[in-house]
Amino acid sequence: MENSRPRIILSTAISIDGKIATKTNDSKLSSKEDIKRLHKLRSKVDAILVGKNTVSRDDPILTVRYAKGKNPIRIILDSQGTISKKSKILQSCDKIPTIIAVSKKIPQKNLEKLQKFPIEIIITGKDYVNLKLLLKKLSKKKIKTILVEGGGTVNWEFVKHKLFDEMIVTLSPFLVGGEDAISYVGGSGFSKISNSPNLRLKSVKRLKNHLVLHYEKL
Ligand SMILES: NC(=O)C1=CN([C@@H]2O[C@H](COP(=O)(O)OP(=O)(O)OC[C@H]3O[C@@H](n4cnc5c(N)ncnc54)[C@H](O)[C@@H]3O)[C@@H](O)[C@H]2O)C=CC1
Ligand SMILES: Nc1nc(O)c(N)c(N[C@@H]2O[C@H](COP(=O)(O)O)[C@@H](O)[C@H]2O)n1
Repeated sequence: MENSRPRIILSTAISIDGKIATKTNDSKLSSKEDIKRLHKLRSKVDAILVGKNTVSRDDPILTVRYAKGKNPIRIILDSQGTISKKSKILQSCDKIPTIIAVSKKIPQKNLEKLQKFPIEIIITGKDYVNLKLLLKKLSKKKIKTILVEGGGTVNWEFVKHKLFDEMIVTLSPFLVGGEDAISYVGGSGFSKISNSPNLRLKSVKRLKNHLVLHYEKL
């Protein structure tokens, strides 16, 4: 398995209480210095992957802007193909290679909408994108490293299946609170701590009031 999938790095900024966005979806947790660090990292990977909700809530473009280097391929997990035509991702897909991963359950009209854009559509999974199969397909396309930039549901899928190698968490000096605010890792969660992947803390970097924690999965 290890060689048949790309190297996966999970990367997120979290508040001290483990949230990645407020209940109204404000996710601006990183400082300028941390964003620069993130963009340098983006320039070194083959692809960036995010979930559909992150696209609909943040409208990201997922490019390298605050560092030198190439833009990675963008990969969006969007089982039903509901990404907006007006999203920055689709509006810029003629310039930046983009893959939308959908499931077999995608409604025909959504598939036809996507087919009008110069993107690659990868279909895996019955109702939900099958991550293991998707990663196999991406590996065959010579994608060797993927930076997973959230959100919480996507993070859970990678954590649950232990499909990652490194994890970079920026601990930002904020308290968000709220039952409805999105946590770093969502989904149904593990019942026991012993089910968690084992992580080794490789480094801690201080960027003024932010701490960048770099873990590797054992
Ligand atoms: N602070 C930070 O660094 C970041 C914060 N965010 C925040 O996270 C929030 C979005 O997180 P979530 O609502 O949890 O959604 P998400 O961004 O994780 O997207 C989840 C959706 O992706 C689709 N999907 C398809 N196949 C999937 C699969 N195999 N595994 C997982 N998802 C799959 C599904 O439609 C699912 O509902 C936003 O508010 C955003 O601002 C997102 C990224 C980074
Ligand atoms: N590392 C990090 N820190 C934050 O504070 C964030 N809000 C995010 N979000 C991720 O970056 C995407 C935005 O990227 P662009 O500026 O549009 O290139 C956002 O959608 C999240 O995936 N990350």
